[in-house]
Amino acid sequence: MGDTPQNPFDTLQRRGLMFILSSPSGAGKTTLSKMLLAKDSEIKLSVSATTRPPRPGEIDGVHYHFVSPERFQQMIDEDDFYEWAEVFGHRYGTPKGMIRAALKEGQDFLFDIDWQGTQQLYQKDQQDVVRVFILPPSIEELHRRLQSRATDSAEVIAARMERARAEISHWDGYDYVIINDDVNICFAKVCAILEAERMKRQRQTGLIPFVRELMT
Ligand SMILES: Nc1ncnc2c1ncn2[C@@H]1O[C@H](COP(=O)(O)OP(=O)(O)OP(=O)(O)O)[C@@H](O)[C@H]1O
Ligand SMILES: Nc1nc2c(ncn2[C@@H]2O[C@H](COP(=O)(O)O)[C@@H](O)[C@H]2O)c(=O)[nH]1
Repeated sequence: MGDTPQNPFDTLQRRGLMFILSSPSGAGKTTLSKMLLAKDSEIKLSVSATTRPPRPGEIDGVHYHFVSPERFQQMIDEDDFYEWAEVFGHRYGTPKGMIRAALKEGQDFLFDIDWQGTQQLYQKDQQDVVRVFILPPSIEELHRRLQSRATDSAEVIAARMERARAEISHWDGYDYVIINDDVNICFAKVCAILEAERMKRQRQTGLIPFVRELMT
């Protein structure tokens, strides 16, 4: 697809990170994503397209691109997605348009996507993808959070709880696993991971001119 990652030693411009936050529904990744976007101006949200209807307060183009099932299918047919998956009976996908060029220019992106999307992105780009899985402190607490959020019907909450077990079974497909008990402590851990990943040697060498000069 023309997005083969470059060896950072061969370029002065590192590619952006694809920083993925996944979790069972209700564990808190949207909360953590908002905190991260508010704190760190170096990372942008990858805005997904979805066929799910907006929740109260959700803005088209900000939280999601809300599209019809027909439009979503057209985007699949036109190869517009990095990845897409069906979740809770709706389709969700990461459009290439906004992020492809920006990643190449070194912009970091935050992805709030499920395990299926995480696997697809990782298969395409192992070098730039960082996979973080957020767990609730317990299944009972997950249920309580979904109820207290008050955005979903009892049936939808039951379906999300049912699916949570399957999602948690994919926890070993992630680089980092954090329990979101105290949200501020969890957020500090998310920030620490992001900073550490940015400082990895293979993401830095091309950026430090005097080190590069010494090596040539
Ligand atoms: N550490 C925490 N302690 C208590 N409540 C929390 C914590 N983190 C998040 N919450 C609350 O739990 C609810 C679910 O959080 P959030 O919407 O961020 O979950 P999510 O993982 O993004 O879910 P979904 O996948 O359905 O979008 C929200 O009401 C949020 O305020
Ligand atoms: N594979 C993808 N999963 C996505 C994407 N955007 C969101 N999601 C995941 O869907 C569920 C449900 O989200 P909700 O907003 O309806 O609660 C959640 O796990 C999201 O992470 C995407 O583009 N691709």
